[in-house]
Amino acid sequence: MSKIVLKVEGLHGGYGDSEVLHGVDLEVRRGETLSMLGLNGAGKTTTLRAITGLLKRRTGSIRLNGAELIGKPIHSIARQGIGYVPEERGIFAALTVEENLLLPPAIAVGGLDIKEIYQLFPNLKDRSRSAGTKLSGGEQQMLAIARVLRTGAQFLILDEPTEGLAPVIIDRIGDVLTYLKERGMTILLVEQNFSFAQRVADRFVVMDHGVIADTFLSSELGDRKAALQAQLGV
Ligand SMILES: Nc1ncnc2c1ncn2[C@@H]1O[C@H](COP(=O)(O)OP(=O)(O)OP(=O)(O)O)[C@@H](O)[C@H]1O
Repeated sequence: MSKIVLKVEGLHGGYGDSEVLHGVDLEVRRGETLSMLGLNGAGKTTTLRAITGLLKRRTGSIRLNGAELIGKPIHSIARQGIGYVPEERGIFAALTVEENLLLPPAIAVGGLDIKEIYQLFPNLKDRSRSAGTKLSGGEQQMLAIARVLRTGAQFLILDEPTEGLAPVIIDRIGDVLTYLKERGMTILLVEQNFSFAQRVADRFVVMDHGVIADTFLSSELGDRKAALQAQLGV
């Protein structure tokens, strides 16, 4: 069995007085793509924010390549090789595409250089001098993914990367994730688009009321699809 990159155990956390995560247990193995499903409000984004350190109130254990993250400051977490692409994408509107790409510092060897990034995302090359504000939703999503690939992160965390995008762009993002999987990248994503998730994921977990309620292999999705669609309303 391949090595465990991320192991989350008994993770609790929330905002103010409201407890959102009630003991999340989760693991992601090296080279695996794990997709997280769940109803709106189940705690998926909060789990990703807890892993990346953006959620301040969290207890339990989050080990990345064996090292405990709880209690560590957020900048040291980024340096440990997590590339986080949040739902809101975080593109700097006043900067050009290329400036956005060059902004995050490299944290490890093995990142893509600008030439490789433009080969993977030719439309970003065409738009390299455009301001962040001028980009379509699909271009912003591609830029947000491209930006973390430069850093050398080998573990990507993506929050709903296809949300609100046209089918042709979703296909393109699927091509990119397939390419990254082939390069050995480990990926954790939250995704409600079943056909996209089935294309890229090796395994699924279902989050419900702040815990992981179920886990199954991608090959089992076909048999479970109808029940899950009814459960999740997608
Ligand atoms: N910044 C915040 N302050 C207070 N409560 C929050 C905050 N962000 C999320 N919540 C609450 O935490 C709960 C879980 O939200 P979360 O965003 O993790 O759910 P989700 O499973 O990602 O769903 P969605 O698909 O709607 O994003 C919800 O009840 C939400 O209202």
